[in-house]
Amino acid sequence: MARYELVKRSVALITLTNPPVNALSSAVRHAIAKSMECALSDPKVTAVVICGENGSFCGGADIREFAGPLKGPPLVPLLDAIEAGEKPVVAAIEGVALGGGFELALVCHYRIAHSKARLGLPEVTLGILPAAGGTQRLPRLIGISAALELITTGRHISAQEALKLGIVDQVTEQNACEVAVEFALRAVAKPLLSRRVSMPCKPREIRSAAVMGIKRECLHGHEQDLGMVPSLGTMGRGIAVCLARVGISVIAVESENKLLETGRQMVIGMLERDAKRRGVSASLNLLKFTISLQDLKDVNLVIEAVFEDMALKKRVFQELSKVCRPATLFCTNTSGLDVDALAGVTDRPHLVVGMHFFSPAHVMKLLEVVCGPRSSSETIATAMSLGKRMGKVRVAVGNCPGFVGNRMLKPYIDQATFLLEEGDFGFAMGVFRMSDLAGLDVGWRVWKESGLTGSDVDPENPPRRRQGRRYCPIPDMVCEKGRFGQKTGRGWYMYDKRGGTNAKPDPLIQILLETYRSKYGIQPHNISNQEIIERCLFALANEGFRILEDGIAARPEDIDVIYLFGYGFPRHRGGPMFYASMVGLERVLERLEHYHQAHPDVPHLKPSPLLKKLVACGSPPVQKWREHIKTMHSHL
Ligand SMILES: CCCCCC/C=C/CC(=O)SCCNC(=O)CCNC(=O)[C@H](O)C(C)(C)COP(=O)(O)OP(=O)(O)OC[C@H]1O[C@@H](n2cnc3c(N)ncnc32)[C@H](O)[C@@H]1OP(=O)(O)O
Repeated sequence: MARYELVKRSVALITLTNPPVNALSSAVRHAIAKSMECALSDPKVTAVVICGENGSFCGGADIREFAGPLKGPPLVPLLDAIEAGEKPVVAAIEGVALGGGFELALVCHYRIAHSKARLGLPEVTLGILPAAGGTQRLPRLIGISAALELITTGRHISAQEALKLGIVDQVTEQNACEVAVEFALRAVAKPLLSRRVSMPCKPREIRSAAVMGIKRECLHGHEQDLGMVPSLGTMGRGIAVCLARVGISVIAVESENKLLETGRQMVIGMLERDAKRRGVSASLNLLKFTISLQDLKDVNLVIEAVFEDMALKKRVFQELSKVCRPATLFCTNTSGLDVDALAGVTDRPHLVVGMHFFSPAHVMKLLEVVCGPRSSSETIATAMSLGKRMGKVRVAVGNCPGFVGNRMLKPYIDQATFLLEEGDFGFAMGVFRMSDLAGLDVGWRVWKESGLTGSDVDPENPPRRRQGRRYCPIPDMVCEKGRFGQKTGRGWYMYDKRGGTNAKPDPLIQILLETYRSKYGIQPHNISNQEIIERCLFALANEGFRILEDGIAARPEDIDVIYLFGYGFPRHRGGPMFYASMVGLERVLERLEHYHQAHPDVPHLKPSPLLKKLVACGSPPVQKWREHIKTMHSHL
């Protein structure tokens, strides 16, 4: 009822042999149990592959036994034991994996499917529900709504759909069993914890953390000697305070004694004020300040908060890989850089995750936890749990430039800038105040890096167009004058001093605009409040739809949480996605089509396919949108 053999000298191959579809008869269950015992106890065996004879994995319960009394070993403990085993088990799925057969595949640590295979839980069609763990494991693997749909319809899905949903790890045109054996050999050294679908991934307990920052001014120094330049900047200070006030020991890294003392005083001052406000004593004994990276050798976790520069961050991570214990988690506080590229320079890509704090980090509630493709479930769970302990509102997001919040900001700011170019300066200035607060140089640097502006770009050839689309150079012109926002006392507005918050309109900006418009022959016209709101907010929501399509956010509610807690979106509007649904998706679509027709060189105004699809499906409420999204990120 199951054949057991050793292949490639170290892989136990268990072949179910119960024609015609290798259903789980009592004899088959018995044979699987025996074979697994052999495989797990034999020191020669390093991995296991389970497959079915004659091109069929397993058709589920053996319907020929339905009439008689239940006999043989129960299935659930057998499946639990396979999943809990310490050797990787790979399911090689050819033909069908249905009902109990699918549940058998779900307890394997990896699943390889032949391109013609079909998978499903057809129990409802027999008037029963999956009862061997499928109702628990499948939602954990692919999310509740997708799992519910499969469980309640009993629908068979193709191997390709299973791959998209994250049920199988690989689809092959070749012999699935042979592919699975090779796969199993490669899986031998990999950790199994995150592959056990039923076991919720436990976050690690973090007792000690290090926070390291590097000031921009130290960039040049850093090129010679990393150990000499770390410096506790604004973000680093805020993060250190967040950690210490919830009882985590913190080592804050500085570059030199003078900076160390300044940073120390600032962090202690912040903690003391915070403790006074909360009527508790400040946990100063948890803090250690150092200029030596060697002091980080025993910490559980490092939060790197250096200047937003990929090359610099890479060097920091390379250095940390040498200093820290192999199990130490590495978190990067970045507002949009590629977390996976950073993971790639370390000796532990699965232990690297993004933690995007918002400034000031000890005040702002939002934390984007950025899941790289190689971040392990345990790493993500630890970052989420640490964020919770720090009192943050956490949202797990995918890895793409700008993640969710800042990626959506681009079309929003673009629209505001185009409106500035086209029309009257007197409209609501939320975007420009915010940019002044965040620092105009941040976006300027990103645009330079992406080749949109800079000394290599000819601004007149063609004017006001870059990379095939409309471009407004006014923000560059503001930056070129050294106006970086509040921190320089000048930006889109003028402030009474550097770092001041009292924004006043600046006649110089008005002159700059007038000169610019006359140079390019732009006739300013009045722009209605409605157009301003529609172009800015609908472009923002439109990018949100694209983010959902790309699987960068798991649900529209996550995008709304990010905008409410990180970007000051008005609470009573519920967030950009909820706002779009309140306005009415048909209306949003119709207005975006209208504006895109008027501005065909602005791709962000082109309605996203998901928005069109939702409208075509009758504009379902926000909580139903997920059902219309094909791509699901299995991590989120
Ligand atoms: C402690 C108790 C253990 C419980 C185990 C856990 C419980 C789980 C619950 C379930 O698994 S419920 C789901 C049970 N499985 C099914 O409902 C699948 C039903 N079968 C099909 O959908 C189709 O047969 C198929 C597998 C998709 C193949 O379709 P195809 O059109 O290619 O061929 P058929 O002519 O339909 O079938 C060929 C042949 O196979 C026999 N057969 C199919 N399924 C089973 C089965 N589960 N058990 C035994 N035999 C099965 C079918 O009767 C045909 O046989 P025949 O002799 O050629 O007529």
